[in-house]
Amino acid sequence: MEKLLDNQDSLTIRVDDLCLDVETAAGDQRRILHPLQLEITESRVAVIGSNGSGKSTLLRLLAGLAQPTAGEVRFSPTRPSTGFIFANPQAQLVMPVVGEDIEFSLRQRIKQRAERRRRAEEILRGLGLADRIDSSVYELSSGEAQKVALAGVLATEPGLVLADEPTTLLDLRNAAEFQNRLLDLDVPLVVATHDLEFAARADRVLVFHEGHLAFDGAPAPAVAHYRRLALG
Ligand SMILES: Nc1ncnc2c1ncn2[C@@H]1O[C@H](COP(=O)(O)OP(=O)(O)OP(=O)(O)O)[C@@H](O)[C@H]1O
Repeated sequence: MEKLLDNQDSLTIRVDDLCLDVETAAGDQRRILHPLQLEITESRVAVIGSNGSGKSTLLRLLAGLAQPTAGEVRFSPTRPSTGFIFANPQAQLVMPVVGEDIEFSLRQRIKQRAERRRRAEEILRGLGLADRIDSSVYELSSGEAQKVALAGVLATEPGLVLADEPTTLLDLRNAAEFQNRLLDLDVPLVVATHDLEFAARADRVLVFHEGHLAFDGAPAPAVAHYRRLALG
């Protein structure tokens, strides 16, 4: 498969005593992420756990989309630009036409319009979407839309990709293809997923349970740990 990005510098993510409290509707404080220590150097990390266990919370904190109550996330050598992929790709397509959407993501890096179009074509071709450049984003299937969302993320040349249940809306074939694309990126990936086969292909798996990190290690024991937690 064609390599889409080339990330030479290895990234280290250090999470120090990170925790997050939220205010409930009743006005009480509720801790949704308990103090967390982590050092991530692996390039493919999966985050698994039951609904409400804290997976998205961790991703949002890593992305800087939420501010921790305490603790911090540090990146070495520097904080990378981060691309975020959501479960529902339509939530992140901002322009009505596929090519325009990718060009929008390129506007900071490439000032010349013709050059933006050329790069958009190149990125879409790399994802097998060359023939969709002039399509309306509203007529895409979920599988195509998720690939366009990925194209938009790749256009920003991220140093880290965070994906929150990116294959939830995809059928078996599209999910498998999209997973391959994510795992094939030359950029570190942290992905929250309920797909345990996908998680099993990561270098390291974090299992969350009720806002705590319940297991951290290789995929096979991590998945077994999660099964015990979830199914008893
Ligand atoms: N801003 C918020 N205010 C109040 N509660 C929140 C907020 N964000 C998350 N929560 C709660 O924190 C808990 C963890 O949520 P989170 O979205 O991280 O879970 P998750 O593991 O990603 O779940 P899922 O698998 O369902 O996506 C949930 O109980 C959720 O309702």
